[in-house]
Amino acid sequence: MEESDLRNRADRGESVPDRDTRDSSTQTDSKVQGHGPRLSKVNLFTLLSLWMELFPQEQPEEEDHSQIHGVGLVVVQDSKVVGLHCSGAELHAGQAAIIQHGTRLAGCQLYFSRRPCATCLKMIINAGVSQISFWPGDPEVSMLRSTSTTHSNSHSRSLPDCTMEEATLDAIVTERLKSNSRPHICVLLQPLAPGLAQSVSETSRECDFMERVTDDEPALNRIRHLKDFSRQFLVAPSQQHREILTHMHLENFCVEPYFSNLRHNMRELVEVLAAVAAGVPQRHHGFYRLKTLFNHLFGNGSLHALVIHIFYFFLHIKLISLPEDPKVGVGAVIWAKGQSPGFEGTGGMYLVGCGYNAYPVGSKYAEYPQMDRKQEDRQRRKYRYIIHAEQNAITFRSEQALLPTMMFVTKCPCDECVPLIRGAGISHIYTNDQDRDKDKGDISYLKFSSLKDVTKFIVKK
Ligand SMILES: Nc1ccn([C@@H]2O[C@H](COP(=O)(O)OP(=O)(O)OP(=O)(O)O)[C@@H](O)[C@H]2O)c(=O)n1
Repeated sequence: MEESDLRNRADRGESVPDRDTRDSSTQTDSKVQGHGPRLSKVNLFTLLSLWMELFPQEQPEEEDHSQIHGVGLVVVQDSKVVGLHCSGAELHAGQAAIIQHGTRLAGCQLYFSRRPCATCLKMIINAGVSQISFWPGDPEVSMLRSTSTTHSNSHSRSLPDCTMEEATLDAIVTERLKSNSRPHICVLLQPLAPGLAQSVSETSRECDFMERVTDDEPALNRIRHLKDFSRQFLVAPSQQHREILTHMHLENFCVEPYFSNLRHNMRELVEVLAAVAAGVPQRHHGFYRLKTLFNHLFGNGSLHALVIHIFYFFLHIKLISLPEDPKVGVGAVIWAKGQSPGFEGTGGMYLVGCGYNAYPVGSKYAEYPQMDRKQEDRQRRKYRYIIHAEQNAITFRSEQALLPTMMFVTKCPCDECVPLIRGAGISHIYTNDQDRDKDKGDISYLKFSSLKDVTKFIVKK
């Protein structure tokens, strides 16, 4: 592709395959010793948005003949996830984000599982977001006509022609909003590193914690999820997909080889999603079942399973291309109970913060010591440099949440983190007992057992 073409496309706010990928990707070189291929942040956020689209609804909805798809949304600020939303019974994901974040959306990047409808788009543009990216499948106002493409678990049903008119109108309005707005509105899928999907699957099997909570056979599960997710997120007939992309004014993607590349990237990401989902013990669950939320908060199996969904992404945190602990990946997620139960389809629960263990923000690969305690030179050991998952989650949490808040962490909190957890007012903690009560010299796990005033849920090793 000519340089001038690339520039024109970029000026029009459209994704430029390959070049966009190179510019915005921070994918680590997979040849670096000791590291597998990494998932780029763009792809991770896109996957999270698809994941959020599957978030259970507050109540099983009545048969809905509208053409509105449920949408998942991830709000990112300075490379950090600051909000996870999905469409609920009353509000679209974009509207829920406006309600929750308001003007704090200014400067954020939003990742949608579908192109948002005009109503949401105008509000989020108005809030001053810096970038909106969406999955280039069937948009929020569905363009699918055929009864044979009815999506399971989706709000979309076969559409009478009048609703197609609405969809077309919505497409025109969103395109105009897109062209007139300052935020960059685009498709940002990036190719995966070779073998990444496989690596995710293997990692999930090797993980002690997940092996203990899942009874299902991951390989079978994976195929089942792959079928479900493909039905949900991919437009199977290529001709229909071209038509949809054209309606979304993404006609540049309709020409070869971009069309094939796009579909290939989409399929690969759905495969990653299926591989991750294969480790999750149950799929149909959610906050909405927690009628006695305060009494049973975080003691309910369905809630646990739900949080595992989110948490599971952070188990694979080492897939993100940032400098991190060379040996162990730990993820922590903090959820809180909001004031308006059910308002956004997440039963009033919302993401307060998340973090993973990494060298300090801004540090470069291998800038700090990387040895572990089995290596001799103590001065060159990593322990004094790494910010722990809980420390990052607490430091960068989006707001001082009202109690109760729950922390989900993939490794028993160490003695450095226990006082922080208490001080931050975490009321419930879900973790495993890996290394619990151990003193490993450079790092010890002795304080957690005596941590008081925090309800603990511990998966035994
Ligand atoms: N609650 C915790 C516990 C540990 N870590 C991370 O895990 C590392 C320590 O892991 P650990 O398994 O205790 O030590 P290693 O030397 O990495 O492995 P091992 O001694 O088990 O071989 C810390 O540096 C930190 O990166 C964390 O983020 N949060």
